[in-house]
Amino acid sequence: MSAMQEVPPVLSEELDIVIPTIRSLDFLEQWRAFFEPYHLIVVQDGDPSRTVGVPAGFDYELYTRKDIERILGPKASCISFKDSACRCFGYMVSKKKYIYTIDDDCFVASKPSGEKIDALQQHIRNLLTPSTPFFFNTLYDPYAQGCDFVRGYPFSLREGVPTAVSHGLWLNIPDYDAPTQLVKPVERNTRYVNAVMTIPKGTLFPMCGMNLAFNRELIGPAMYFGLMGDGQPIGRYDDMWAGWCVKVICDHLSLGVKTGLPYIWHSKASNPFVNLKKEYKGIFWQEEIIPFFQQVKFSSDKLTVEELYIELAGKVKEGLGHIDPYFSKLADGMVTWIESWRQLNPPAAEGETTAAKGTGAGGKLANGH
Ligand SMILES: O=c1ccn([C@@H]2O[C@H](COP(=O)(O)OP(=O)(O)O[C@H]3OC[C@H](O)[C@H](O)[C@H]3O)[C@@H](O)[C@H]2O)c(=O)[nH]1
Ligand SMILES: [Mn+2]
Repeated sequence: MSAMQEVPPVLSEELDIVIPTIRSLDFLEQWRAFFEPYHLIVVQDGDPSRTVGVPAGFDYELYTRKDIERILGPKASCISFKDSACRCFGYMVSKKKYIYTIDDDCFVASKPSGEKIDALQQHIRNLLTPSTPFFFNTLYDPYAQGCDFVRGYPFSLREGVPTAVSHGLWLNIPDYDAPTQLVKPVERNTRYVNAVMTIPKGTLFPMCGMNLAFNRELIGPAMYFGLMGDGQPIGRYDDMWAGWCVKVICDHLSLGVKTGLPYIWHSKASNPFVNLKKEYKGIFWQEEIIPFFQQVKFSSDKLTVEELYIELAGKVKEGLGHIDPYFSKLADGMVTWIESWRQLNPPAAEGETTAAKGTGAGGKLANGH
């Protein structure tokens, strides 16, 4: 899409919306105008016998833990249970080029002008325009309407690189960690920053899965949200882990990661005490994890994301295994994830991995996969 194009295309045949839920999907009513043209992949966490209603009119497929175990068999061990990390199963079963994932407590936000924000449209714009990881444009997104490269920006770099990830932000409840939430229980994010930026090559970032879009064909196999929640010593680091793995692979492949617009309205503050229990090992482990990712170097003969991810799993086992046996388990989970990805996405496969397709009018659940 050229920078000049006003409205990005509706990619209803090329994009799936993945929603993890342990609550309800009532929030979709507010998104209907923006989401109804798209196919939803709902990953129902928690009790598989619970019926989660999908508002009428939405085209969807829904997977419970039982479905995941039926589809993946023993490899289902790599998909987390009782953590939003379960959402990555939706990335695996999708057959589309793009994924947008959103939490069930995220609603339509408004610009300062009062205009409702079509978050999906902005993500599509972000994904269809290039990124600039090698040289920072001080006027932010040069491909945005009414913007360009500033003086001194090398012309040899103005073509940019393909964008793999579009990381959106949140008004109202910010995605703070538990300690910050505890000391700032009433702080709300009211700042609407009208900018999209490419995260520079060589710089890591804390990827939040609440309002996130990515090019599944470019980076899908690296979007594993790890082993979190039930039976694991850590939680709420699912998206962080994925973000660190994705960024080092994007840097190696010269793919771009953008952050900024669009905003969604995050409505629920999860319990900071519960969050602290889930996060606390991550809070000190990450002081070793980050330097590990900062020094990751891939062998030059690895060209596909799947190969790079398997190589990274080996590095995780070697480089982080001393911290806690969990990291060896996580490294194994990373390999199982790729094996599962290959099982559901064989290179020559035609057609779709089908669940029972819901129509939203009381559509069937995914038991006909
Ligand atoms: O066991 C669970 C817990 C939650 N979910 C679903 O995941 C989404 C996020 O849940 P929630 O809104 O309660 O968590 P937050 O603290 O706001 O989320 C942040 O931290 C955790 C994740 O990384 C999340 O993306 C972050 O934004 C929501 O749809 C729940 O229904 C679940 O499936 N299983
Ligand atoms: Mn939330």
